Amino acid sequence: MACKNSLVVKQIIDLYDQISKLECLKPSKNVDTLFGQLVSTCLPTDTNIDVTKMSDEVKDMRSNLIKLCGEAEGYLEQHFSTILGSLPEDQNPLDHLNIFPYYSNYLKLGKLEYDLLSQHSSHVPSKIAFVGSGPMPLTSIVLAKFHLPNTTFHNFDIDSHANTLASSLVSRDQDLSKRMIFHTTDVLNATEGLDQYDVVFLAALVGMDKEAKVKAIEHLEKHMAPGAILMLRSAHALRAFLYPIVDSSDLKGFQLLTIYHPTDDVVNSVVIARKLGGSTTTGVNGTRGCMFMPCNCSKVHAIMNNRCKKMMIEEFSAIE
Ligand SMILES: C[S@@+](CC[C@H](N)C(=O)[O-])C[C@H]1O[C@@H](n2cnc3c(N)ncnc32)[C@H](O)[C@@H]1O
Repeated sequence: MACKNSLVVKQIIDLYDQISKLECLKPSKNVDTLFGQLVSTCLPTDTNIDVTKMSDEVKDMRSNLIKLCGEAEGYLEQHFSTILGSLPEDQNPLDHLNIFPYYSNYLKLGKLEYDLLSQHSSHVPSKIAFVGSGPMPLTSIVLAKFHLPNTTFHNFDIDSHANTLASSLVSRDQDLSKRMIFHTTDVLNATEGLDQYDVVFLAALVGMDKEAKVKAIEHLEKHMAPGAILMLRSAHALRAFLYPIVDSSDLKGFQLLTIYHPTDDVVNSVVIARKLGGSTTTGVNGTRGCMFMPCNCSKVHAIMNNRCKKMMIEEFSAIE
């Protein structure tokens, strides 16, 4: 296994070397090919690779690669959102989302996140905030179109151009033009009103390194309503070369409910937590730490802790 692991890491390093030399990360045949190869190299989950235990050199490469992937993802969304937004007036861009190369991944990710949310929510959320929605706010669109027909989605993005493109994407849709609202702000400056959302999503690309991710989570913990759900995206195994990892220890002030690692072509892992302080969230023995609740999906690692010290780590097998 060690030999196989080192071979695949070498392949990723080779792809990084080629990607880091690219003049521009905007979609092109070469860029698309390299990132396509990178994603397929990182998809396998049958490895015991832990990126946090690699050499400093590989860790540095990973943090640069995550940033390059994020930049390329932004350009890809911008590219296709511009094409869709320039369709003839009688065409609804939302009827042509399948031109986006990763649209089917978002359909699967949206279904997965909806299913996990349903397992942990006692009611249908009336308002959801999506932080880091982008030029192609596909998560909000997929949830609004296929899973939550009566929910309003407030999409936050630091980039005003992303919001301009995203708004024109939904503007011709009778339904979503009324249920998709856009706010241009850095999440760290969003204070007012974050406590009005039943559910807050934090995009994988908000907080591209551990420090920035934790800062965003801490900010949300400060301003979300007690008992509200936080949905995050993480990464597992080789996929952690593409996206930042969210650990349970990053979720102070939250009750960790589920960590789900897909094994198909849905790249992101899904982390769902509930802000402490609501009626059902005092921990065992009254502790107010990051608490684990029984999971009923895939294997997860549960960390029970009393604020700073880990009391135990348990692995829960799936509860059917
Ligand atoms: C490319 S999108 C990916 C999300 C994807 N469209 C979805 O629907 O799941 C990620 C977005 O996060 C935004 N972003 C990054 N840091 C942010 C921050 N601190 N506050 C708000 N938005 C941020 C970027 O501008 C980018 O448009």
